[in-house]
Amino acid sequence: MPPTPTTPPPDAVIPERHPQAPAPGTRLGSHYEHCFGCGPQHPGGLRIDAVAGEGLDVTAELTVRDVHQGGPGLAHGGLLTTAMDETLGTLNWLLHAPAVTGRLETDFLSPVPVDSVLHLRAWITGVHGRKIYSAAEARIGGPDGPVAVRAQALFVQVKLEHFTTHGRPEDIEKVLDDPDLMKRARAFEVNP
Ligand SMILES: CCCCC/C=C\C/C=C\C/C=C\C/C=C\CCCC(=O)SCCNC(=O)CCNC(=O)[C@H](O)C(C)(C)COP(=O)(O)OP(=O)(O)OC[C@H]1O[C@@H](n2cnc3c(N)ncnc32)[C@H](O)[C@@H]1OP(=O)(O)O
Repeated sequence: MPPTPTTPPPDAVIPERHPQAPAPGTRLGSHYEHCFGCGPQHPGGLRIDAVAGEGLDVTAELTVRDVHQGGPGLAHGGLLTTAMDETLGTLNWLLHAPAVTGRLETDFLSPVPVDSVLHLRAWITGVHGRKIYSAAEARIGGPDGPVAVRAQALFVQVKLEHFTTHGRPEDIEKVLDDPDLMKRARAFEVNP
């Protein structure tokens, strides 16, 4: 595949896992309870709960449901892209670096029927300054099943002020008033 903006440059590095990264096998949980991708309070969200891998990688599972349809009985492509985005985003926990998606490229290799269990995996492919390069795949039929969706991403590291500056004020205030959530958010910046 030709290089794209999500291909790490030759001088990108593969960093160490952050010393305080969650141990391999740890469920990473949600970064924000109302997040469409992972929030447990979101009524129609995907509730992705990724598991930290041994290295700079994570795994997750998602069952495609009726409400995810695009074509009849088939998953919507945007929904699949969201699942990739969310899984890639959880790699933030392994670097302790809050980062947002700058670019996300998705290849849809085969249709995904409703009721399929997606076996998602994401891994870091390089870091260059604030730019975090990563890739992901979704397999169906099992963790070693055929790849149905593939993605490459460029996340850009941001300070927590990115959220406080740009988010709707009433939602930011609720987060700032929640000591548990702030502890979790700040954990990124304690030992950068
Ligand atoms: C206190 C409240 C806290 C509450 C939150 C709690 C916790 C949060 C913590 C962590 C989150 C954890 C997990 C998240 C998990 C999943 C969520 C899914 C992820 C998302 O769904 S997130 C939403 C969608 N996302 C956006 O909403 C981003 C909108 N956007 C921007 O906010 C800016 O656009 C930004 C910040 C991306 C860059 O802006 P910027 O001004 O900081 O930096 P700049 O523009 O200089 O880019 C720096 C270098 O990246 C290159 N670059 C940038 N964009 C590129 C592109 N598209 N293609 C190719 N290269 C690109 C430049 O070319 C330059 O490269 P170079 O350094 O080589 O020049």
